[in-house]
Amino acid sequence: MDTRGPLCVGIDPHAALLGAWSLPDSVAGLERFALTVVEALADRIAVLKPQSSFFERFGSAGIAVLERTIAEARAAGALVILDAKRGDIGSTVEAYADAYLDPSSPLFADAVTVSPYLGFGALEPFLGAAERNGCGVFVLAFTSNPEGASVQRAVTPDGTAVGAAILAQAAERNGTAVPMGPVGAVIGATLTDPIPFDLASLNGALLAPGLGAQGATPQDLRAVFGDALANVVPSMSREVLRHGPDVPVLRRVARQAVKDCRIALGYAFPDH
Ligand SMILES: O=C(O)c1cc(=O)[nH]c(=O)n1[C@@H]1O[C@H](COP(=O)(O)O)[C@@H](O)[C@H]1O
Repeated sequence: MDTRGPLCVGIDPHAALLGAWSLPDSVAGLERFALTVVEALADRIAVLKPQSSFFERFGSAGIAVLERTIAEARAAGALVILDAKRGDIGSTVEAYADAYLDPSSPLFADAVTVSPYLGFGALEPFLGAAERNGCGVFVLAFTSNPEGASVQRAVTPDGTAVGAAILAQAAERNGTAVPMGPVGAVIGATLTDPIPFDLASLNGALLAPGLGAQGATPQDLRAVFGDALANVVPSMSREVLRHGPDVPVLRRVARQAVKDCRIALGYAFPDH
């Protein structure tokens, strides 16, 4: 983000977007879509985030496209967050960690999104693998969707919101690691109620989805993240993707989004 600017673009090949790009809703269409985004953005945008579901829809052939998408994006210099939102009992999480955070895996990514709602402790194999392999995990804390609050803002017996308790455990795990620990969190940019946790104390990256199609704007980031702005990774998918399939247009739109986020987050360095 220091060199490319603060932006994550999601690779979300919705069936409707394939149609809008005049592509068939097929493996061939999926591949063309994902690789076009990679061609347009992977050499210039800091982070790309393929959403696993849209690849899984096509079974093993779709997973093969996901493997290629991740590998080509990483080869072009982007960091890749695989958005898979995985979580399970610890022994199963171990296999998920092998799938996404072991450098020898065909689905190896720089980071993965994980769900802590089987208990933060059950995520341990992800956290260990991230530490060993220089990767990250993004733990769902306060998500961008309105339904999330009924679980994430529910209060534990000691009066803490569930999402805040998750963040406290993530912060403890990150400790004083420099420049920050491997445990990031997902905090929706759409949120209007205050986050009941000091986000700067996480000492981890803060993935902020919800910009664009879900209604949030870069200008909203300051109100949501307060003094943790330096750790925010603003994320948008449809807001950029809907401008495809023309590569120069995708580049122009993403470049403008980087600029908007840079201003909103108070980045000091000049535009490039
Ligand atoms: O983990 C995520 O990335 C995520 C968490 C969250 O709280 N909200 C959220 O929208 N996302 C993902 O971010 C993307 C948002 O897409 P757009 O609404 O098109 O920008 C989707 O792939 C979602 O699955």
